[in-house]
Amino acid sequence: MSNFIPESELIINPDGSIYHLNLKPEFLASTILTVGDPDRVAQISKHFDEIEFQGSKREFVTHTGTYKGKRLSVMSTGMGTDNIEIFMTELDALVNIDLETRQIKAEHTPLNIVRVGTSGSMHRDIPAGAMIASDYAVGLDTLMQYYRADYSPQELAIGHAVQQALALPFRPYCFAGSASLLKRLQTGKVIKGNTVTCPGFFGPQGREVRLKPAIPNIIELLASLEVDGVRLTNFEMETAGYYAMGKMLGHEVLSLNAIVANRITQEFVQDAGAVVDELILHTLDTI
Ligand SMILES: O=P(O)(O)O[C@H]1O[C@H](CO)[C@@H](O)[C@H]1O
Ligand SMILES: O=c1cc[nH]c(=O)[nH]1
Repeated sequence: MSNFIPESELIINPDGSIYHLNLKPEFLASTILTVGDPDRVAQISKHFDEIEFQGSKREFVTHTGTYKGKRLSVMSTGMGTDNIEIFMTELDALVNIDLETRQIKAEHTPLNIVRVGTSGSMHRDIPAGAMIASDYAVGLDTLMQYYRADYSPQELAIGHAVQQALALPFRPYCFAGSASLLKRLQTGKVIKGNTVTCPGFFGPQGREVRLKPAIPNIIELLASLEVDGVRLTNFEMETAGYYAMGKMLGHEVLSLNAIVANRITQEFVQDAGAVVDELILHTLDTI
């Protein structure tokens, strides 16, 4: 019983569902589309042939059904990598832990997880309205100060370069997404990019409203970096958390983002819903 997980460490609700996601294993498909905004779940599932399950708790809304005969789940996560840590751990537990015996299953089940998000571009040549699939993601948050992980030399080099450029007191973590999902989904108008995941929308992305950001030129510093041909392209708030948790837990994860803001030209798309819809249909049809 060495891999028994106690009640306080992995919490199961009285009905047998997992604590925050409020799901039982049978409610989940093995391919999951994820969104930050709970309202975006229905924006995706409205395209389904049928919806077999709907549930929610806090910001975690789940719809499971079929699209053109393929079983899919769509789930919302809310904003930030702290939510992604909970989301990925509980999602993984639903397939890789026997919730009754509280033992890790002998056989590992990998999931396909595709984020369909929104993001801001840090380059003039990536306009509002573009769509990006993230090859690498760099986390400026401190989530990975609390986990041990293996990094490739390229991932370490990118993290190190970002630390130097921003003069940070810690090395930002960097991970690649799923090569197989990238190959499948980075087609048509979707361009390949490398995403910077920030622990906030305003100061950490260099926005000034009433407070002065500590690194006011963060966009220029990051946009001008290039490490072995890798150029950083866009800001958002979850992708690096997904890539880190996905790699550590053994799942295929890809982040797709609709660019709603261009931080150089200071434009915001006229109709963010339409750009997100285009990315949703691309994802449903290519997954
Ligand atoms: O549109 P979503 O998926 O929420 O993603 C982006 O939008 C939110 C900020 O407006 C952050 O969560 C950021 O990552
Ligand atoms: O600029 C942006 C746009 C969407 N989401 C972000 O986190 N930043």
